Amino acid sequence: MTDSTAFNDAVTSPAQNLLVIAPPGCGKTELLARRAELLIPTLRPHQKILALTFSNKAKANLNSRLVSVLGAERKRRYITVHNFHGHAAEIVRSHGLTLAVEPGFEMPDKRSQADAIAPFLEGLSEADASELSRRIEDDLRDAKQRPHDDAQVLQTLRATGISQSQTIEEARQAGDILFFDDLLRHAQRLLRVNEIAALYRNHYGAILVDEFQDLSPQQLDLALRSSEQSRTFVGDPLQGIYSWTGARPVEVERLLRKLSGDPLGLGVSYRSSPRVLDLLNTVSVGLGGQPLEPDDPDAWHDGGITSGLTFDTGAEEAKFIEATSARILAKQPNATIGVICRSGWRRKPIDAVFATSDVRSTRWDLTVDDARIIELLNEGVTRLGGAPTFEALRTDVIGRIDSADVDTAADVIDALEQLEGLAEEAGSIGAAMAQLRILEEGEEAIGPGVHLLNAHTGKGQQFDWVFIPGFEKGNIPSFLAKGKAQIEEEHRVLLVMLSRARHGVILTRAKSLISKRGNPYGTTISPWAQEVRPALIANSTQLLDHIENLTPAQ
Ligand SMILES: Nc1ncnc2c1ncn2[C@@H]1O[C@H](COP(=O)(O)OP(=O)(O)OP(=O)(O)O)[C@@H](O)[C@H]1O
Repeated sequence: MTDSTAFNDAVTSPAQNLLVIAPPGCGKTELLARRAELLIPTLRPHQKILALTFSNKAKANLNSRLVSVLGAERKRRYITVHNFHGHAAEIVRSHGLTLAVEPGFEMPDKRSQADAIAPFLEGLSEADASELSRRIEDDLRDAKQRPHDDAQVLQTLRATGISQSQTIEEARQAGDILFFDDLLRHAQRLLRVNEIAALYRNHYGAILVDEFQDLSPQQLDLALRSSEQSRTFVGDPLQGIYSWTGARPVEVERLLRKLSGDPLGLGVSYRSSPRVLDLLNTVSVGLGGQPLEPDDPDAWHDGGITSGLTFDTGAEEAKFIEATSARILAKQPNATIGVICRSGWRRKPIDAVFATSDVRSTRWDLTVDDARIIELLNEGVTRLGGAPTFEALRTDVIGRIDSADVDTAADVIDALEQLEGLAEEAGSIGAAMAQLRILEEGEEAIGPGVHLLNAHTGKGQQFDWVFIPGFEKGNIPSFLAKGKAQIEEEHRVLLVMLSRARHGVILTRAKSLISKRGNPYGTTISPWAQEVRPALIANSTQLLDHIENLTPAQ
């Protein structure tokens, strides 16, 4: 069977519960969009399809695929795309009163819980603060992974948590505040009320779930209870890199296999060139995966390219990435280039070079790509006299959003968070607002030019070229990873970064970096250097020759 047959079989499968497991670039997200098209005629009047993703970036990616397959009008009419927190928030807003949760609750953001933890970290060393913070987060998450009410959560914390976790939870309950995990827990409880579950099951005639390996069993439960006519789950356990947020890929896969039977597989990459796949295969086979074949090996100049380069300093590495990006863009003005770093701290010298460069670049941590959200923020700033505090801006803008529109509220909160970081660097909210990039209607989420991002945000995305700087021990794998399971997850992070590339991948490292205190220190190459070395084919001269010979369409 050719793989296009496998792909079409998966798209058209009549299974009520369909599980598709496939490596990167084999068309899993595409499959969801095409399956949506086939499912629309099966919907009863007024039914919609619920498409669930894990993160906001993944939501934007699936949204744009759905628009390209269905057109904007049909997409809007028939599909609701939510991330899990958005979906949970909608359920809690609409039905929370059943459980005595007031519908006017303030939408939690990533900071709500962190702010409650912060006072307990004061005066501790960085290492102790990070360990305590992690312990509290684990306690709170573990106590809220089930459909428990507030009293049961406290009971669990008293039995298993440290005293700080109990105090934080007691204060949260007394103050009627919700954290992210409370949304999921309450939504789960609400969907256990038959009448409420029936409303969702009637409303959603099908459910599509991307990246199932990122789900916790709780999120899976929410998905399953939200729709039952037709359910499609796609994912890749080898791309499971979110265990620190509660994802349980092995358990979720086991539950899905029980529900759906054997999964369908796809084995051809529609994304990457032969050279990129050779490199990817060395890593994925090491992780227990199947080697991938390219769909059209002859479509790529020289079959694509891979390179591994070492620089004396982080500054030289950053300059090289900038200069090489400029050369690529001179040859191929429409090329998309991802500079994907394992961690934010390692990207600093690179961000600094691009901040003053003529090469068009976008920092994803600063990108609010929804014109509507930027407009809401701009209106808020104007209303508040041009120089508001963040708290005032937040209260003003969120207060004006329809309380049922949880996605907009979530997007605004994300945007404000980015704006705050940016304002610290830019000097004021006004200066920060000026740097936010507005995507025009119809503009691709990933436009031509350089994109500066971290590994986890790159999940599910793709670029013509990918640079992976910082191929050093302590960064790849991260120095925070301890023990076998965490190191294995870091190995999967490397696979995710490499597999974002279409045409070429360039791994780089610096022999010396500058510490926070401003002192140079030596680095050691990543322990996975031996594994990837045979598949890194070009030195810097060969790489530059390859770029020189590119034509605009390649
Ligand atoms: N059947 C197909 N025919 C042609 N191109 C396809 C097909 N399926 C997917 N593609 C293209 O291949 C690329 C990768 O597809 P997609 O992002 O859906 O893969 P994926 O399996 O979801 O990858 P990842 O696991 O990395 O998120 C996209 O550019 C997509 O448009």
